[in-house]
Amino acid sequence: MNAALGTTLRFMWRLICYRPILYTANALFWAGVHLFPLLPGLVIQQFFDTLIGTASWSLGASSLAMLLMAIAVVRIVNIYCGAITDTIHRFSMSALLRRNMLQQILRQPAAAAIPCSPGEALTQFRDDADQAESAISWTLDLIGKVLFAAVAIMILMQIHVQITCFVFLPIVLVVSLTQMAAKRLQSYRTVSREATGKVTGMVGEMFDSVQTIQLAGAQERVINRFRDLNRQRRKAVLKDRLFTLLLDSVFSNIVNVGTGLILLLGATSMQRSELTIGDFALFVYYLTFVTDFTKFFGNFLSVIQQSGISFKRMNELLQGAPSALLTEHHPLHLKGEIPAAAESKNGPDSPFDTLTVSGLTYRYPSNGRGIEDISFELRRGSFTIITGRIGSGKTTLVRSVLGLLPLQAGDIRWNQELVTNPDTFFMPPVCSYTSQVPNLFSDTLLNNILLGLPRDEDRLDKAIHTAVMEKDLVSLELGLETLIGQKGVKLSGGQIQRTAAARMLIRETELLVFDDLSSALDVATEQLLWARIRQMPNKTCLVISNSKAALRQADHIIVMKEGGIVSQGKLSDLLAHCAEMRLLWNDTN
Ligand SMILES: Nc1ncnc2c1ncn2[C@@H]1O[C@H](COP(=O)(O)OP(=O)(O)OP(=O)(O)O)[C@@H](O)[C@H]1O
Repeated sequence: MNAALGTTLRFMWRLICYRPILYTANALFWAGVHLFPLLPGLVIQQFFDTLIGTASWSLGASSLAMLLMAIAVVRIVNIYCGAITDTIHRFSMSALLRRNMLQQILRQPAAAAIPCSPGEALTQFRDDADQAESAISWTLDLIGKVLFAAVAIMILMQIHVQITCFVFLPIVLVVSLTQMAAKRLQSYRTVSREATGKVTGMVGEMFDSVQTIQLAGAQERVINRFRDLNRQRRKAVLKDRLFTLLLDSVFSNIVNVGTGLILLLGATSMQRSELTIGDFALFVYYLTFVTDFTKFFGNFLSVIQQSGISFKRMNELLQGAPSALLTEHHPLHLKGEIPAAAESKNGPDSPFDTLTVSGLTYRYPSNGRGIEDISFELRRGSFTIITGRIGSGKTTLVRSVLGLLPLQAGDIRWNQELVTNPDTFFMPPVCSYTSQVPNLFSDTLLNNILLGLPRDEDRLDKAIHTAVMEKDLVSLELGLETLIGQKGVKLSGGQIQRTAAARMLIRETELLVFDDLSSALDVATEQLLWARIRQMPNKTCLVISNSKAALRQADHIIVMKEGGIVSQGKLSDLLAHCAEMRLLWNDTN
């Protein structure tokens, strides 16, 4: 067994162990579903033997119909129960995988939460988890089909060993070989799809560039190229079609070939009374199922292979955490009340006094850019601005302090105490933060501000007033109940930023961190906003901004350039001594 297959089977085993009783019940039901077809074969055998008077127990036409009906009813009930257990079982397994992936993502620093695009991550959540549950579900069918094939072969062997061996062995062999050849079909199909894609792509390009082709007098060359691509496509598609039809004809005719073989081999046995008509009927009846099993087995192997790829992809979302986390067993709370979320105990014991950042470094793994050796201190009630040119590292600095990017070097101290988990520490009630592009949701303005907090009129009014939103509420048709559309499309840029500010302010945190909050505000509104924020008692602000309205409010300014601090201090001192500050001041409004 190769290592990849071993890993896939281990993953599958851990998933199976997650709901062992459900899996066993499911296995029993599906074994029943697959074994039931043995009975109609035996009943039909008796019926034919009754007709020629060789039956061990006699079976008339009406008894036959009733027996077959009874078997069908029991099988339907069996399938119904199997479908219920299978659905619950499948859902539990994929839900566990999704839960574990989500937990791991939430444990990552927010700005580096997923290593791929959101679209790819969604595919891993949806398709890869589905693929994994399918693989487990297929193991149940495998058990049932193996049992059927084993029992059927045993019954047939007891009737006639030679016919069983001479008919079933070659058929199983042919179907297995055909199944293996189907792998080659996949490569033919890929080549044919690529060739077709190239042709349609070229048609599109030609239509887009008719004028250019004419102007360049390139008609001849373009048509030759088009013919060339079509020739390649014709060859690839022909191979694909021929091979597909060949395999289809093997699969669809194999049962007929088998029946013919049984007839040929059975004729002399029947003459010698070694084989009855009923036995012949039984052979033909079981033939389809055994052939079907062989085909199923080939498909099962490719499902396992695909599941291996899915597990690997889901593992990538764990970003280096032990792969066992993916299948770690946890309750899913699918029934009854959902338990309340545990209160996060991230609040410090003593009131805020200082935040000290020393030697903070973060380099983006993709390009080595970022910030290097940053140190500064925030005092309670101060208003500190980080300023600098585009790309100087302001956002990276703030994100590193707040734990949205992983700490690579340096330390962060709150009241001189080391903050070991900044990502969970810098949350309300300690800190609130608005990124450069605030995230608003397609809901009412009110719900976007509260974002889960209980409504408290006093706090709400204060937050709206400080965020300078009182006039907007009058102008919006439904005030706070206005639906703001996806990402707040129905609001202006300034309204989006002030909604995000109100959302922060209502949380009444010790520390407020704004990343370029005022970029869409007019000067008067911005001045009012900073003035109102400054009037809030004992609030400490860390603000990324280049605007004069903000800089004028600052007690302390940190000037950044190329990922480092070039100078820090009061505005008047910086304007006197720091060339970079003067440059920024002269460049901004
Ligand atoms: N996700 C990222 N991956 C790789 N490099 C990045 C990433 N984000 C930023 N950078 C690089 O890191 C450096 C600092 O970027 P950062 O966004 O912190 O600067 P900034 O001063 O906040 O810029 P702006 O004023 O445009 O917001 C830049 O060189 C930028 O190109």
